[in-house]
Amino acid sequence: MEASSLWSGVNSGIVLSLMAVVWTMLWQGLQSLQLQHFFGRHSRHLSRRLAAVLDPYLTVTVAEYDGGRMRRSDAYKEAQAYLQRATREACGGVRHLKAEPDKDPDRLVLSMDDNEEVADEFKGATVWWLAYSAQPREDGQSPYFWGRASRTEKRFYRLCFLERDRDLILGEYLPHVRREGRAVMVKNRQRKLFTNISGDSWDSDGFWSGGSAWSHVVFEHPKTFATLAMDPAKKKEIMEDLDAFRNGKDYYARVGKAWKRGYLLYGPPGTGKSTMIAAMANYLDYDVYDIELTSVRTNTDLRKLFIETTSKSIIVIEDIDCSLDLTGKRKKKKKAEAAEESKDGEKKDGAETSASKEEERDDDKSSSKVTLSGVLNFIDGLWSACGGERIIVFTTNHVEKLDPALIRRGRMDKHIEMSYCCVESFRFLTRVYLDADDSHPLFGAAASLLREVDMTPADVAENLTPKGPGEDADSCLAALVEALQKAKEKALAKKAKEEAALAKKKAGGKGKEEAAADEANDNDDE
Ligand SMILES: Nc1ncnc2c1ncn2[C@@H]1O[C@H](COP(=O)(O)OP(=O)(O)OP(=O)(O)O)[C@@H](O)[C@H]1O
Ligand SMILES: [Mg+2]
Repeated sequence: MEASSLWSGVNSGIVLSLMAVVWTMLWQGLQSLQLQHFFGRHSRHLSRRLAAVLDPYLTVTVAEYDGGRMRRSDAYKEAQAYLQRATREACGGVRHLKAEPDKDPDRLVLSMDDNEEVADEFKGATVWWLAYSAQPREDGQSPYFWGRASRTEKRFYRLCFLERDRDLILGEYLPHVRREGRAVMVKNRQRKLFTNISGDSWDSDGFWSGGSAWSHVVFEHPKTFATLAMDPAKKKEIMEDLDAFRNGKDYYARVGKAWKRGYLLYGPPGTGKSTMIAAMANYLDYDVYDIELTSVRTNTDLRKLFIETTSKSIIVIEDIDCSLDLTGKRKKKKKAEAAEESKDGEKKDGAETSASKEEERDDDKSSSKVTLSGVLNFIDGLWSACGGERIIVFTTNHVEKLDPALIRRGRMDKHIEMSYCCVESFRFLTRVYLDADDSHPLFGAAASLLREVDMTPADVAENLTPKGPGEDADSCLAALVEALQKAKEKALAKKAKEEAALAKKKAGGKGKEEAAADEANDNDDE
């Protein structure tokens, strides 16, 4: 009995040793097959599941998109930012990481890849975060968004914790995650310049192909109000207006207005409209969303773009008169006129018929494009109130071409004329570009010429820019005076030509009148 128990003891010892050897070999083999990660992760899942048998755990899932995928959820972004830190601290445990460029050009921001899990501690409780994504369904029953199917992966974070920690996690930990996440986002924030010309949001089959409708680069424009030449009083007024907007959250809520403001910047090319937008963005520390309207397919897509913008941003549509087909009304009018004519019994010839077909085709084409009413709703419709703290800027060289509805107050609240270089702006540019002032002997000559001739700040700035090592304030101001003199001569020659043409026209008209009077006299004589 003793011997058999001894033997059984020896045997079980041998079996255990053999199992250990086999396990070690298997483990090393798995390691060499790079499967350790798989087992490592699953053993973690396993241990958590085992723990759950003793004390069940709960889960909270944070989806990347809420509200029917209209907008990335703030909670997801905050959790993502929070987990960047947790991932960095637990880097040894997380084997698959995603890297994005950091503010610091030598560093990368690391976050965990899909199906990775990271543990976090909070007031003695342990929680686990799992990142995962779900593939769209293959049966074509993908969820619909704005009437179109979605093919993109859906991304999630799942938080697991033990039931006994429920109150702590829901009541304290989750708010802590959101707060910390926001702080990380502010710390890592880089201002961005977004564009809608990514073309990868809707694929050729009309499927939502994923990602944002916007793509971006880091916004690094050097222009500030300190280097923008314009009438100082006007500049001050604009800066005060921006301050009032930025600090106006309570005011907008009190009067029941959406927290947004429209600016219309108009004036000839080179007068600083785009420069002003950069200065505004730098002053307010806002992101810029630059909409290329001609790349937006429908009003619905325009709305989607708006919804995906974040607060503290400037939404820009440059050269609005060129991007938008404001001729729709005129075409309709033409068609109505044509219909009227045909009612009157006027027979259309073949050419006219084909012309009207062409118009119809044009109208069909324009029906798939953004319309004026789409833009009006975009700026001032119900959706425009989503979010808040947004500035919308339109620029144009031809303010007179714009539909009054587009630029009425409430849509474009502040109209700013960017005009030719005045003496004040010239004084400013001379100081900034040449570190010179009114006392320079050529300043007076250039200033008096600027009172007579229209020259854009862009042209003045170009003349004041030293082009080589030998150039200084004297040579630059001399070049400017010469350019202004040439511009003056050109303007005088043009004026003389126009006057001559007008005089000729008048003379021609007078000749005709005289001939008509003579003819009448002749008739009377008869
Ligand atoms: N008021 C200004 N102060 C300082 N620089 C200016 C000013 N206006 C124009 N510039 C300079 O001229 C260049 C052209 O200006 P900008 O692109 O802002 O003109 P714009 O009004 O937007 O022209 P466009 O109507 O053709 O788009 C810029 O590089 C800028 O540095
Ligand atoms: Mg411009």
